[in-house]
Amino acid sequence: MNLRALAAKAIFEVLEKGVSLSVALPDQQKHLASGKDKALLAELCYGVMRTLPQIEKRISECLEKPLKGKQRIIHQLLIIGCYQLYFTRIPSHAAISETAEACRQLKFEGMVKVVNGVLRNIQRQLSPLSTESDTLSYNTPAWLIKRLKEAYPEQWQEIIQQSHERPPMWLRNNRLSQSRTEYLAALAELDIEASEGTSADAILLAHPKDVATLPRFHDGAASVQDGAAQWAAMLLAPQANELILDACAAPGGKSCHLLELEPSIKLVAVDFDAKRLERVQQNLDRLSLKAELIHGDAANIDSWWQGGQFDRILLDAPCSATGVIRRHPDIKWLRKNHDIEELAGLQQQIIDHCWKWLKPGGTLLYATCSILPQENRDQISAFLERTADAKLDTLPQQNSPQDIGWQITPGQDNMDGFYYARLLKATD
Ligand SMILES: C[S@@+](CC[C@H](N)C(=O)[O-])C[C@H]1O[C@@H](n2cnc3c(N)ncnc32)[C@H](O)[C@@H]1O
Repeated sequence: MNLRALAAKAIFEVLEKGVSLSVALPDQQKHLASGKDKALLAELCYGVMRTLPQIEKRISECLEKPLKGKQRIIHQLLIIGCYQLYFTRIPSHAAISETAEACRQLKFEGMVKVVNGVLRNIQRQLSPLSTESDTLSYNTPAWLIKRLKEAYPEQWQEIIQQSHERPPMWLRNNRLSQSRTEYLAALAELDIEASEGTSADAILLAHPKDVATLPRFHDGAASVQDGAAQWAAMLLAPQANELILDACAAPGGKSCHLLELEPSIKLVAVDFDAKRLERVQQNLDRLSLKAELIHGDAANIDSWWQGGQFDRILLDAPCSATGVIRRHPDIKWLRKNHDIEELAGLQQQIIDHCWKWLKPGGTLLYATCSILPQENRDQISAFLERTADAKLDTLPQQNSPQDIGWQITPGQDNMDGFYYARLLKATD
């Protein structure tokens, strides 16, 4: 199967059907045998997502009229072709001939001439890509730029630049298996360069690695988890024998970390998405951990829980994921401006309901991988205003003691963008 044809199909799924790249890409990768080809397919798809507006603009300049209807797949193929010419070291003759061959494989024989013509035209000039608007300069949708400018008047350009970087790979040492120092030594023995992150189990790899090459990974010695996400379990700080709810648990990274920190807890891990919940079980199995998994709605705990209130609740809320664009650049094109208010409404419903299920004296940690105040600081300030028995616990990590919660921006200490607010419930 032609790799460019597979890339066009994956991009088509994302841009025309709204499927996330983390689903669309593996669907196409399975048609390739070699790891090298799979990596090239990923590089083309991720690269296109990072640079889309400029590439689309360049293509539109070369086409007499836009490709519509069934021909949209050829539009995606041209995107792949153009990306190769501008952003990869693939020799241009190979990029063009492979892309034309993909056009044949996609059964658009009649369009091969157009594909060849457009790509040759682009290759002859390779004129600088347009920067005539903010969207083109920053390869980011206008609505998101506007929101970032408002929230980070000094820092928005740096945030966008960081969101285009290739993210580092982080590991979470499994402290039940060995100490972090021991795992770092095991990595060093294999010449895998790594360093300690700021939270207690975090390890930052100097270069991403296939997990199969990491010491005893499949036996559960470590997990892949960004440094920012590893703060969740640390900040919730589970204590022996407590009853803990992970209200939005899938795929289970934070659930597993909670159990590694305090194996005596009774952990109830809930998610709305049954398919994603299966991944929580797989992660628990690899690490030989146990939790009660429930397919349910965190905004309607009464419908699936007959037990008592929880000592601690982790609410890793559904969010815009604007803090993790460097890992999932398709988010820029899948999310829409109006999603932010809708998500904020959903987060409000979930936090209010979870609060009722927290014991007096209990702790709720609210977390998102968003960098937008509507989902973070503003959400928590409104919650505190309407909730008499809630108090914000200042975190030592906060940028300033006056801040409402801890906002991590993308790239800060090499971490993803994330937000944490720790809330304490008054005792009766
Ligand atoms: C940010 S992800 C959670 C990541 C997870 N905590 C981890 O560390 O692996 C948010 C999750 O919330 C789930 N979700 C969305 N709405 C929900 C609801 N009303 N009740 C429970 N889970 C929900 C989504 O299916 C998604 O898996």
